[in-house]
Amino acid sequence: MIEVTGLRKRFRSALALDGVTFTAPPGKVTGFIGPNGAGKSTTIRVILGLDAPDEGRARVGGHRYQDLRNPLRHVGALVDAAAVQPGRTARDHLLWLARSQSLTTGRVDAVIEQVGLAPAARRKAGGFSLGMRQRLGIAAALLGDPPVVILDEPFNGMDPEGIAWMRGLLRTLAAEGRALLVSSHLMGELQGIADRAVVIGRGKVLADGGIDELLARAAGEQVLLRTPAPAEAAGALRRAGGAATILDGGALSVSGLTARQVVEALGRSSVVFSEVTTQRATLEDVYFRLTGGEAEFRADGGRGARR
Ligand SMILES: Nc1ncnc2c1ncn2[C@@H]1O[C@H](COP(=O)(O)OP(=O)(O)OP(=O)(O)O)[C@@H](O)[C@H]1O
Repeated sequence: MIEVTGLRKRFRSALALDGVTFTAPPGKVTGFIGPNGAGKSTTIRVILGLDAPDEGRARVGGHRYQDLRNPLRHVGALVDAAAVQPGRTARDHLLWLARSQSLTTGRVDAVIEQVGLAPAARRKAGGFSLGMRQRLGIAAALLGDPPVVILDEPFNGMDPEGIAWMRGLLRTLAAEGRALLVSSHLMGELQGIADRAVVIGRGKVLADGGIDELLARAAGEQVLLRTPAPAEAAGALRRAGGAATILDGGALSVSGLTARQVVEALGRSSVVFSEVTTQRATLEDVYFRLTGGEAEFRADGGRGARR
Protein backbone atom coordinates (compact mmCIF):
# COMPACT_ATOMS: atom_id res chain seq x y z
CA MET A 1 0.00 0.00 0.00
CA ILE A 2 1.21 3.49 -0.85
CA GLU A 3 -0.27 6.40 1.09
CA VAL A 4 0.39 9.96 0.05
CA THR A 5 -1.09 12.71 2.21
CA GLY A 6 -1.15 16.45 1.55
CA LEU A 7 2.15 16.65 -0.35
CA ARG A 8 3.32 20.14 -1.20
CA LYS A 9 6.60 20.89 -2.92
CA ARG A 10 7.93 24.10 -4.39
CA PHE A 11 10.96 24.43 -6.67
CA ARG A 12 11.92 28.09 -6.65
CA SER A 13 9.03 29.73 -8.55
CA ALA A 14 7.29 26.46 -9.54
CA LEU A 15 4.72 24.92 -7.20
CA ALA A 16 5.23 21.31 -8.29
CA LEU A 17 2.86 19.69 -5.76
CA ASP A 18 -0.11 21.51 -4.29
CA GLY A 19 -1.65 19.17 -1.72
CA VAL A 20 -1.45 15.74 -3.35
CA THR A 21 -3.35 12.99 -1.51
CA PHE A 22 -4.13 9.46 -2.74
CA THR A 23 -3.55 5.79 -2.00
CA ALA A 24 -2.42 2.88 -4.18
CA PRO A 25 -3.92 -0.27 -2.64
CA PRO A 26 -2.61 -3.83 -2.90
CA GLY A 27 -3.77 -6.09 -5.72
CA LYS A 28 -4.54 -3.13 -7.98
CA VAL A 29 -2.87 -1.21 -10.78
CA THR A 30 -3.27 2.47 -9.95
CA GLY A 31 -2.66 4.65 -13.00
CA PHE A 32 -0.99 7.94 -12.16
CA ILE A 33 -1.97 10.10 -15.05
CA GLY A 34 -1.30 13.67 -16.05
CA PRO A 35 0.28 15.85 -18.70
CA ASN A 36 3.96 16.81 -18.76
CA GLY A 37 4.89 18.89 -15.75
CA ALA A 38 1.80 17.83 -13.76
CA GLY A 39 3.85 16.58 -10.81
CA LYS A 40 3.96 12.81 -11.35
CA SER A 41 7.73 12.39 -11.16
CA THR A 42 8.03 14.73 -8.19
CA THR A 43 5.39 12.73 -6.29
CA ILE A 44 7.19 9.48 -7.09
CA ARG A 45 10.52 10.96 -6.06
CA VAL A 46 9.02 12.04 -2.73
CA ILE A 47 7.56 8.54 -2.16
CA LEU A 48 11.03 7.11 -2.81
CA GLY A 49 12.74 9.55 -0.48
CA LEU A 50 14.65 11.17 -3.36
CA ASP A 51 13.02 14.56 -2.77
CA ALA A 52 11.83 15.99 0.55
CA PRO A 53 8.32 17.51 0.56
CA ASP A 54 7.76 20.97 2.04
CA GLU A 55 4.58 19.61 3.62
CA GLY A 56 2.73 16.31 3.81
CA ARG A 57 3.97 12.75 3.94
CA ALA A 58 4.36 9.60 1.91
CA ARG A 59 4.30 6.07 3.31
CA VAL A 60 5.09 2.70 1.77
CA GLY A 61 3.60 -0.19 3.71
CA GLY A 62 3.10 2.25 6.59
CA HIS A 63 6.74 3.43 6.67
CA ARG A 64 8.74 6.34 5.34
CA TYR A 65 11.02 5.11 2.57
CA GLN A 66 14.04 6.35 4.51
CA ASP A 67 13.11 4.07 7.42
CA LEU A 68 12.97 0.88 5.35
CA ARG A 69 15.78 -1.60 5.82
CA ASN A 70 16.66 -3.32 2.52
CA PRO A 71 14.13 -1.11 0.69
CA LEU A 72 14.16 -3.28 -2.46
CA ARG A 73 12.29 -5.92 -0.47
CA HIS A 74 9.52 -3.41 0.27
CA VAL A 75 9.27 -1.32 -2.85
CA GLY A 76 10.67 -1.68 -6.34
CA ALA A 77 10.81 1.32 -8.61
CA LEU A 78 11.61 2.19 -12.18
CA VAL A 79 12.35 5.90 -12.25
CA ASP A 80 15.12 6.49 -14.75
CA ALA A 81 15.78 3.57 -17.07
CA ALA A 82 18.98 5.19 -18.33
CA ALA A 83 20.56 5.01 -14.86
CA VAL A 84 22.86 2.04 -15.47
CA GLN A 85 26.61 1.94 -15.86
CA PRO A 86 27.05 1.48 -19.61
CA GLY A 87 30.13 -0.74 -19.22
CA ARG A 88 28.37 -3.24 -16.99
CA THR A 89 26.45 -6.23 -18.29
CA ALA A 90 22.78 -6.44 -17.41
CA ARG A 91 23.43 -9.43 -15.16
CA ASP A 92 26.36 -7.73 -13.38
CA HIS A 93 24.23 -4.64 -12.80
CA LEU A 94 21.56 -6.79 -11.15
CA LEU A 95 24.15 -8.83 -9.20
CA TRP A 96 25.63 -5.62 -7.83
CA LEU A 97 22.19 -4.41 -6.76
CA ALA A 98 21.33 -7.80 -5.25
CA ARG A 99 24.51 -7.84 -3.15
CA SER A 100 23.83 -4.35 -1.84
CA GLN A 101 20.45 -5.55 -0.52
CA SER A 102 21.40 -9.07 0.67
CA LEU A 103 19.45 -10.71 -2.16
CA THR A 104 20.45 -13.98 -3.82
CA THR A 105 21.92 -14.70 -7.26
CA GLY A 106 18.85 -16.89 -7.74
CA ARG A 107 16.67 -13.77 -7.63
CA VAL A 108 18.87 -12.15 -10.28
CA ASP A 109 18.36 -15.05 -12.68
CA ALA A 110 14.63 -15.19 -11.88
CA VAL A 111 14.03 -11.54 -12.73
CA ILE A 112 16.16 -11.75 -15.89
CA GLU A 113 13.84 -14.55 -17.06
CA GLN A 114 10.75 -12.70 -15.89
CA VAL A 115 11.50 -9.63 -18.03
CA GLY A 116 12.69 -11.61 -21.05
CA LEU A 117 16.28 -10.37 -20.93
CA ALA A 118 17.99 -13.80 -20.78
CA PRO A 119 19.43 -13.59 -24.33
CA ALA A 120 20.98 -10.17 -23.57
CA ALA A 121 21.90 -10.68 -19.92
CA ARG A 122 25.65 -10.89 -20.59
CA ARG A 123 25.73 -7.91 -22.94
CA LYS A 124 26.83 -4.45 -21.82
CA ALA A 125 23.86 -2.28 -20.87
CA GLY A 126 25.43 0.68 -22.72
CA GLY A 127 24.44 -0.94 -26.02
CA PHE A 128 20.83 -1.56 -24.98
CA SER A 129 17.87 0.06 -26.71
CA LEU A 130 15.58 2.17 -24.51
CA GLY A 131 13.07 -0.69 -24.49
CA MET A 132 15.74 -3.12 -23.22
CA ARG A 133 16.82 -0.62 -20.58
CA GLN A 134 13.20 -0.41 -19.47
CA ARG A 135 13.17 -4.19 -19.08
CA LEU A 136 16.41 -4.04 -17.12
CA GLY A 137 14.92 -1.31 -14.92
CA ILE A 138 11.85 -3.47 -14.30
CA ALA A 139 14.09 -6.43 -13.45
CA ALA A 140 15.84 -4.26 -10.85
CA ALA A 141 12.48 -3.14 -9.46
CA LEU A 142 11.34 -6.74 -9.04
CA LEU A 143 14.62 -8.04 -7.60
CA GLY A 144 13.49 -7.93 -3.97
CA ASP A 145 10.08 -9.47 -4.79
CA PRO A 146 8.48 -6.32 -3.29
CA PRO A 147 4.79 -5.90 -2.37
CA VAL A 148 4.83 -2.37 -3.82
CA VAL A 149 6.00 -1.53 -7.35
CA ILE A 150 6.29 2.02 -8.74
CA LEU A 151 6.92 2.51 -12.45
CA ASP A 152 7.43 5.99 -13.89
CA GLU A 153 6.46 5.98 -17.59
CA PRO A 154 7.34 2.28 -18.08
CA PHE A 155 6.07 2.20 -21.68
CA ASN A 156 8.60 4.81 -22.83
CA GLY A 157 10.65 3.56 -25.75
CA MET A 158 8.88 0.21 -25.96
CA ASP A 159 7.82 -1.27 -29.28
CA PRO A 160 4.29 -2.71 -29.66
CA GLU A 161 5.44 -6.16 -28.58
CA GLY A 162 7.13 -4.65 -25.51
CA ILE A 163 4.00 -2.68 -24.67
CA ALA A 164 1.84 -5.82 -24.88
CA TRP A 165 4.34 -7.64 -22.68
CA MET A 166 4.40 -4.79 -20.16
CA ARG A 167 0.61 -4.71 -19.95
CA GLY A 168 0.57 -8.44 -19.21
CA LEU A 169 3.31 -8.08 -16.60
CA LEU A 170 1.44 -5.29 -14.79
CA ARG A 171 -1.70 -7.41 -14.60
CA THR A 172 0.27 -10.40 -13.34
CA LEU A 173 2.02 -8.35 -10.64
CA ALA A 174 -1.30 -6.93 -9.43
CA ALA A 175 -2.92 -10.39 -9.49
CA GLU A 176 -0.12 -11.51 -7.18
CA GLY A 177 -1.46 -8.98 -4.68
CA ARG A 178 1.10 -6.21 -5.19
CA ALA A 179 0.24 -2.52 -5.11
CA LEU A 180 1.27 -0.97 -8.42
CA LEU A 181 1.58 2.74 -9.15
CA VAL A 182 2.17 3.34 -12.85
CA SER A 183 2.59 6.83 -14.26
CA SER A 184 1.83 7.79 -17.81
CA HIS A 185 0.89 10.81 -19.86
CA LEU A 186 -0.69 8.56 -22.51
CA MET A 187 -4.14 7.39 -21.57
CA GLY A 188 -4.43 4.57 -24.07
CA GLU A 189 -1.55 2.76 -22.41
CA LEU A 190 -3.44 2.38 -19.15
CA GLN A 191 -6.95 1.71 -20.44
CA GLY A 192 -7.72 -1.96 -19.90
CA ILE A 193 -4.96 -2.54 -17.34
CA ALA A 194 -5.41 0.09 -14.62
CA ASP A 195 -8.05 -0.64 -11.99
CA ARG A 196 -7.89 2.85 -10.57
CA ALA A 197 -6.71 6.21 -11.80
CA VAL A 198 -5.34 9.21 -10.01
CA VAL A 199 -5.44 12.09 -12.49
CA ILE A 200 -3.09 14.93 -11.63
CA GLY A 201 -2.71 18.38 -13.15
CA ARG A 202 -0.60 21.34 -11.99
CA GLY A 203 0.27 19.59 -8.76
CA LYS A 204 -3.34 18.85 -7.79
CA VAL A 205 -5.33 15.62 -7.87
CA LEU A 206 -8.16 16.26 -10.33
CA ALA A 207 -9.83 12.86 -10.01
CA ASP A 208 -9.23 9.71 -8.02
CA GLY A 209 -11.33 6.61 -8.39
CA GLY A 210 -12.00 3.29 -10.04
CA ILE A 211 -11.59 3.37 -13.82
CA ASP A 212 -15.16 2.13 -14.29
CA GLU A 213 -16.43 4.86 -11.99
CA LEU A 214 -14.49 7.55 -13.87
CA LEU A 215 -15.69 6.27 -17.23
CA ALA A 216 -19.28 6.00 -16.00
CA ARG A 217 -19.12 9.57 -14.77
CA ALA A 218 -18.06 10.72 -18.22
CA ALA A 219 -20.18 8.26 -20.23
CA GLY A 220 -23.87 8.82 -20.78
CA GLU A 221 -23.32 12.56 -20.86
CA GLN A 222 -23.48 12.59 -24.62
CA VAL A 223 -25.84 10.87 -27.00
CA LEU A 224 -25.06 10.78 -30.72
CA LEU A 225 -28.07 11.08 -33.01
CA ARG A 226 -28.31 10.73 -36.79
CA THR A 227 -31.36 12.11 -38.53
CA PRO A 228 -32.31 13.54 -41.93
CA ALA A 229 -34.03 16.41 -40.05
CA PRO A 230 -31.40 17.82 -37.67
CA ALA A 231 -33.03 21.23 -37.12
CA GLU A 232 -36.40 19.68 -36.18
CA ALA A 233 -34.63 17.15 -33.97
CA ALA A 234 -32.67 19.89 -32.19
CA GLY A 235 -35.93 21.76 -31.51
CA ALA A 236 -37.64 18.65 -30.15
CA LEU A 237 -34.69 17.85 -27.89
CA ARG A 238 -34.51 21.38 -26.53
CA ARG A 239 -38.21 21.24 -25.70
CA ALA A 240 -37.47 18.02 -23.79
CA GLY A 241 -34.82 19.80 -21.72
CA GLY A 242 -31.69 18.66 -23.60
CA ALA A 243 -28.98 20.58 -25.40
CA ALA A 244 -28.21 19.58 -28.97
CA THR A 245 -25.31 20.58 -31.18
CA ILE A 246 -25.57 19.89 -34.90
CA LEU A 247 -22.38 18.28 -36.15
CA ASP A 248 -21.07 17.85 -39.68
CA GLY A 249 -23.07 15.40 -41.82
CA GLY A 250 -26.40 15.91 -40.06
CA ALA A 251 -25.44 14.17 -36.81
CA LEU A 252 -26.30 15.74 -33.47
CA SER A 253 -24.50 15.54 -30.16
CA VAL A 254 -27.03 15.67 -27.33
CA SER A 255 -26.38 16.29 -23.67
CA GLY A 256 -28.74 16.40 -20.72
CA LEU A 257 -30.90 13.50 -21.94
CA THR A 258 -30.44 9.73 -21.92
CA ALA A 259 -30.67 7.80 -25.20
CA ARG A 260 -34.15 6.63 -24.16
CA GLN A 261 -35.31 10.20 -23.48
CA VAL A 262 -33.93 11.24 -26.87
CA VAL A 263 -35.94 8.52 -28.62
CA GLU A 264 -39.08 9.48 -26.70
CA ALA A 265 -38.69 13.20 -27.47
CA LEU A 266 -38.18 12.50 -31.19
CA GLY A 267 -41.22 10.20 -31.17
CA ARG A 268 -43.42 12.87 -29.61
CA SER A 269 -42.41 15.32 -32.37
CA SER A 270 -42.53 12.66 -35.13
CA VAL A 271 -38.91 13.28 -36.10
CA VAL A 272 -37.38 10.32 -37.94
CA PHE A 273 -33.86 9.20 -37.09
CA SER A 274 -31.45 6.47 -38.17
CA GLU A 275 -29.25 6.11 -35.10
CA VAL A 276 -29.20 6.96 -31.40
CA THR A 277 -26.03 5.95 -29.55
CA THR A 278 -24.78 6.65 -26.05
CA GLN A 279 -21.19 7.85 -26.42
CA ARG A 280 -18.97 5.61 -24.33
CA ALA A 281 -16.18 7.67 -22.89
CA THR A 282 -12.62 6.45 -23.11
CA LEU A 283 -10.10 7.09 -20.40
CA GLU A 284 -8.63 9.62 -22.79
CA ASP A 285 -11.92 11.55 -22.92
CA VAL A 286 -12.02 11.67 -19.12
CA TYR A 287 -8.44 12.87 -19.05
CA PHE A 288 -8.95 15.67 -21.56
CA ARG A 289 -12.18 16.72 -19.89
CA LEU A 290 -10.33 16.97 -16.58
CA THR A 291 -7.13 18.58 -17.80
CA GLY A 292 -8.28 20.34 -20.99
CA GLY A 293 -9.57 23.42 -19.18
CA GLU A 294 -6.16 24.17 -17.77
CA ALA A 295 -4.68 26.88 -19.97
CA GLU A 296 -1.13 25.90 -19.10
CA PHE A 297 -1.66 22.39 -20.45
CA ARG A 298 -2.98 23.67 -23.73
CA ALA A 299 -0.11 26.12 -24.02
CA ASP A 300 2.56 23.54 -23.21
CA GLY A 301 1.08 21.00 -25.58
CA GLY A 302 -0.70 18.74 -23.11
CA ARG A 303 -3.00 17.76 -25.97
CA GLY A 304 0.02 17.26 -28.16
CA ALA A 305 0.83 14.26 -26.03
CA ARG A 306 -2.13 12.52 -27.63
CA ARG A 307 -1.13 9.77 -30.03
N1 LIG B 1 14.46 19.71 -9.76
C1 LIG B 1 13.57 20.63 -10.16
N2 LIG B 1 13.87 21.94 -10.17
C2 LIG B 1 12.97 22.86 -10.56
N3 LIG B 1 11.72 22.57 -10.99
C3 LIG B 1 11.36 21.28 -11.01
C4 LIG B 1 12.25 20.24 -10.61
N4 LIG B 1 11.61 19.04 -10.74
C5 LIG B 1 10.37 19.33 -11.20
N5 LIG B 1 10.21 20.67 -11.36
C6 LIG B 1 8.99 21.35 -11.82
O1 LIG B 1 7.91 20.81 -11.09
C7 LIG B 1 6.77 20.63 -11.93
C8 LIG B 1 6.34 19.17 -11.90
O2 LIG B 1 7.31 18.37 -12.59
P1 LIG B 1 7.28 16.79 -12.66
O3 LIG B 1 8.54 16.35 -13.33
O4 LIG B 1 6.97 16.24 -11.33
O5 LIG B 1 6.05 16.53 -13.62
P2 LIG B 1 5.63 15.20 -14.39
O6 LIG B 1 4.15 15.10 -14.24
O7 LIG B 1 6.43 14.06 -13.94
O8 LIG B 1 5.98 15.56 -15.88
P3 LIG B 1 6.67 14.65 -17.03
O9 LIG B 1 5.58 13.77 -17.58
O10 LIG B 1 7.11 15.69 -18.00
O11 LIG B 1 7.81 13.92 -16.40
C9 LIG B 1 7.15 21.15 -13.29
O12 LIG B 1 6.73 22.49 -13.38
C10 LIG B 1 8.66 21.06 -13.28
O13 LIG B 1 9.22 22.01 -14.14
